[in-house]
Amino acid sequence: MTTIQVTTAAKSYAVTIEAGLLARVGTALAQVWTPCQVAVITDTNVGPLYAQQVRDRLIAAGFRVTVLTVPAGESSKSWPQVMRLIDALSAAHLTRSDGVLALGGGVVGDLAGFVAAIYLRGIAFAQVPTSLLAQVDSSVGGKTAIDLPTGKNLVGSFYQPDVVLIDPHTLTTLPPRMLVEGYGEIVKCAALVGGDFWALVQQVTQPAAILAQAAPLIHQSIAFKARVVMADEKEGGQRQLLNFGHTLGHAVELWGHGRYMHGEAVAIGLVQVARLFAAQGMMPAALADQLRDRLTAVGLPVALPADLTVTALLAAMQHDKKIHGQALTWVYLTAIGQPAMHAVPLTDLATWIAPVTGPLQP
Ligand SMILES: NC(=O)c1ccc[n+]([C@@H]2O[C@H](COP(=O)([O-])OP(=O)(O)OC[C@H]3O[C@@H](n4cnc5c(N)ncnc54)[C@H](O)[C@@H]3O)[C@@H](O)[C@H]2O)c1
Ligand SMILES: O=C(O)C(=O)C[C@@H](O)[C@H](O)[C@H](O)COP(=O)(O)O
Ligand SMILES: [Zn+2]
Repeated sequence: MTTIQVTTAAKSYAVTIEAGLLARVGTALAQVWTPCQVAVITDTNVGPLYAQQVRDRLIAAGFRVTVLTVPAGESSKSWPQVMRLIDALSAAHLTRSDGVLALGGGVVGDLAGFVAAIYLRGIAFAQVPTSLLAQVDSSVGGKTAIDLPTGKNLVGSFYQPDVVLIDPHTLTTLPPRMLVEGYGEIVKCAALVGGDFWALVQQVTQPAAILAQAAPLIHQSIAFKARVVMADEKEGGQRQLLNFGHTLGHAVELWGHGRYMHGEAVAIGLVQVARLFAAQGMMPAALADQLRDRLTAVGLPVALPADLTVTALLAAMQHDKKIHGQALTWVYLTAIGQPAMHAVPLTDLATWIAPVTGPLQP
């Protein structure tokens, strides 16, 4: 069992990583919440696997429980699901003494966190992430959001959880594609950090190694993310580094309408941004190859889809939250473990990305 403490201006909370933790989720939650009503928000894949166990353990620890289920998938990060959940919380008479527990992947965590943030102007929130991506990234740091047709995560809040309970055993039921996509965010973190973390991902030469190394990979990723979030909770500066690979990645994910999972789109974004900066002479070309090798070793995609057009890509980038004034800030590396940022005027964007979009249709 390991615990990482995250302290921000808003809150100080523990992230506990422990195999089998789900079996004592009730007593673990009772250490931070007094007995109350808990709305467990889950999805149609995770609910049938884990909701009953979580419900029983919470009831045994003195909580009253309502389970609310949303359809699995990115399309649930939407206004209709927010409204449905808010109505359900109200119908169940949740008060400001009660709480929301997210049981699922990043979709459930982002959605449930947003609902917890706005219901009654904010009620208690706990994260029990069950996908690799959620265990290494989305459950920590307080970004909650839903999507708009114009862009990913365009409506949301910074709303830190009271506790994050990570049970790596839940990864044993995760379909292989979902395990691999979560690894995209791990490579992002390891490339930003370098050192022992980068050495660890170099040992992952096939998908099976992700599960075998899950505990240290989760620990390294969360320890890094916690440091960044504690230094810059609201993304005024260095938190933008966590968006490495996301400018192109979010655009590809949005354009694909479900074709790519988040971590897959990030993998494409990481390699393509590296190629972009290498073409500008700002990043060694070998770094792009190193990222490509780490990602393709587990079968992640790294190429821009051939049917993506330059016009569509540019359109999908227009709502990136790293646009300040008339410029878009890109994250890149000068070496493994040496991240940097570079602002490009929006008027120059089409020319700027031409080195990687050249083969695409206009
Ligand atoms: N808030 C943040 O800081 C942050 C960080 C990274 C990503 N995100 C967001 O997270 C989302 C992606 O999260 P994700 O990749 O976890 O997707 P997801 O939540 O859709 O989960 C992936 C799939 O795995 C299933 N699943 C989850 N856990 C399972 C388990 N233990 N066993 C069987 N099936 C399981 C889900 O039902 C789903 O079908 C995106 O919306 C992305 O924007 C947010
Ligand atoms: O926590 C962060 O900060 C991140 O940027 C982590 C990202 O991996 C994650 O995809 C996040 O949701 C992106 O946020 P956004 O602000 O670019 O929508
Ligand atoms: Zn991400």
